[in-house]
Amino acid sequence: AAQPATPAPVAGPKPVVVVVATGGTIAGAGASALNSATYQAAKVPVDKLLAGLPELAEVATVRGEQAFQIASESFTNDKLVALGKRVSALVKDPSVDGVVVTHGTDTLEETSFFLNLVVRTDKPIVVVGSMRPGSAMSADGALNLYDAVVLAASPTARGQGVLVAMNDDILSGRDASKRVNIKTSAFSSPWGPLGMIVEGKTYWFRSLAKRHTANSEFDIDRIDALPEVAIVYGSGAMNPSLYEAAAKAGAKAIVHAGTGNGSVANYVVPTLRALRAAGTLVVRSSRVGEGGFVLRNAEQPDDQYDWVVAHDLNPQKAKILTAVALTLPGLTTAELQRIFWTY
Ligand SMILES: NC(=O)CC[C@H](N)C(=O)O
Repeated sequence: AAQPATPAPVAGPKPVVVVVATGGTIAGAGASALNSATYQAAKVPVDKLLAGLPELAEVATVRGEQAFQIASESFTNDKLVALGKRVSALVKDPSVDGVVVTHGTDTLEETSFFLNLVVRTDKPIVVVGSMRPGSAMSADGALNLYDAVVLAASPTARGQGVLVAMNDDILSGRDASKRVNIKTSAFSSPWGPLGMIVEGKTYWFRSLAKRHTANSEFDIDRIDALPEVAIVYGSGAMNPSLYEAAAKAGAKAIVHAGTGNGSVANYVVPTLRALRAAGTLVVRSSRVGEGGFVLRNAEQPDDQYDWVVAHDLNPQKAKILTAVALTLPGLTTAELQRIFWTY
């Protein structure tokens, strides 16, 4: 079969974009075009993904790197740190204008927030995935990847923090979250998208108001490991021993994915107070799907109990921020709370 025609390159030097591939559905393959949900993630190498998109040559000089080939639920702290260090090295290279990270969608929101916190740069970093493998009908990966390269190559994306390109939207890596599965509209933010990418052009409407990237106090070049932080999911009829088990297993902090405003059952409160007294940090977040909003001393007396609130960050985002904050020596609850208001 004939290869698709590569459009004639536009004159002048193109921005250089490096695509760091980690796996996920965007590198997935199914048995038939009907397999939009039943397929294997992390199969197609990055060079093959790029070769399938000759349109990229119009936008940037693109090269690929295979960091991992995994489904994103299998990301560990060590892999996160290794990825952060690699992205940091790439953005320090004066010949690189932007970086794209291809990623499974299940924990894309953790990685995008992590990079947003720890990579000290103004250069665009764009995290992208897909909901259908390239082998499926109406696969979304090709356009998502094209959009991600457009964004990473665009001077308009400089200084905007780590971005997520999904389903035509430009989202902030801080608060983009997978809030629907199966559907190609999987990602959104409680605060809306920052803009859109349409036919290779970026359209911006807002900026992130929180500290990020170049303006962050965290730096992946000074982080070699992340401490253990556990999430305990709140519901009716909780078992308090789950929190104790998390601490026993080595969690330095416990994120309580609380009901409503991060509420804590009356029979769980003594356990969390005892854990705090023994040194474990306690962070109240919310399990509310469309975005929780947990305020200090609302529902629980945080000042009295020496607990922290996650404000608008969902439990998995709160886990990342707490782990990064814990890399600061002698982190106090007051410091951690300041960090939650700031990032
Ligand atoms: N749509 C996806 O990318 C999900 C595939 C896989 N579970 C992952 O997160 O990598």
